Amino acid sequence: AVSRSSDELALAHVERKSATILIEQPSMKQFHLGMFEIGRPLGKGKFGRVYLARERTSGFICALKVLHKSEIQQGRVEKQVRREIEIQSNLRHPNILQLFGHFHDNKRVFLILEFAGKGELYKHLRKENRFPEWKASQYIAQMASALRYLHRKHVIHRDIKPENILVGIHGEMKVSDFGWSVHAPNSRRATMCGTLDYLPPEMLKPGSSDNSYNEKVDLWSLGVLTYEFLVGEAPFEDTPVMTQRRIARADMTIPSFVSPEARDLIKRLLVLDPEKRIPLEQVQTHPWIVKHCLKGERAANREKS
Ligand SMILES: CCc1cccc(CC)c1NC(=O)n1cc2c(c1)/C(=N\C(=O)c1ccc(N3CCN(C)CC3)cc1)N=N2
Repeated sequence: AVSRSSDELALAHVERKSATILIEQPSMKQFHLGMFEIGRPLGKGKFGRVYLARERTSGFICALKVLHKSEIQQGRVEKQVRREIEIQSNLRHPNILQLFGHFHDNKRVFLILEFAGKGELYKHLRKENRFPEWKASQYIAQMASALRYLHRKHVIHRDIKPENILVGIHGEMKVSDFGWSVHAPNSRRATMCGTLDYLPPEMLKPGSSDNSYNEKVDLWSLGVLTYEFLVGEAPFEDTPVMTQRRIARADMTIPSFVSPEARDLIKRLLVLDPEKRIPLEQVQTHPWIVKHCLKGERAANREKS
């Protein structure tokens, strides 16, 4: 009972804060469930389900993510949900899934999210096994653009992996699930669950004296993502103990079918010392990225091929 009331208070606090924002920005409205026609379920995660939805008056298509307060409480993820709302609602970038608003009733919290028409990236990756270099390069260029935007706002995503990336109707990357993002610099307190594959070495050693880290953690994850797009599996994939050991040594082998340019970028991102990782500006001008980025006529040719 106590936690529920504190949870109610907490959400009321969020509501009040966003209410003040709403009042300041007359364009933002108070949302409620009756405003939406709910369509087919799009997916479900550990803490929620997402449905296709249409806002009745405007006909605007969106994705409605429903989180049950009881599950949020049990999973002790109120902080993450609040952070997801706070951070994601202030972000505007073509490769970041937009959060348009949120509301709650006595049992559930609702997030009004941008609809990503081509669904979950990891399903495309599993189906195609691995992406051709031109496609992987475009995806990584979009990810670098999204991360540059986040880092300029001192936001660290901390959980970049295929499962947290959606694909827009035009095949573009949409970074989502900011439940683990924080403002830099930061030292992690909440326990992590899920795959270790994407964790940078500096996040593996909580015992180390200075366990604060900065946005360079996303550069490591970008390197792991590049590898997985091209190879079809993560570079340090192994048993949990071995994965940690291999991450700590940056112990990976890059198959010979990976081009020399791609290999060069992966090796410049998967560097143990965070300060020595290639900065995002240099990712965007790296030969492997530039060589595949679409220019007018080449885009047209690719369309024909
Ligand atoms: C609650 C679900 C969840 C839990 C945790 C993390 C995340 C982010 C990835 C999510 N999803 C989330 O927040 N999501 C926010 C979203 C969203 C998910 C989404 N679209 C889809 O999930 C989707 C799935 C399949 C699809 N089709 C598959 C079959 N194809 C032939 C046609 C296209 C088309 C769209 N749009 N905004």
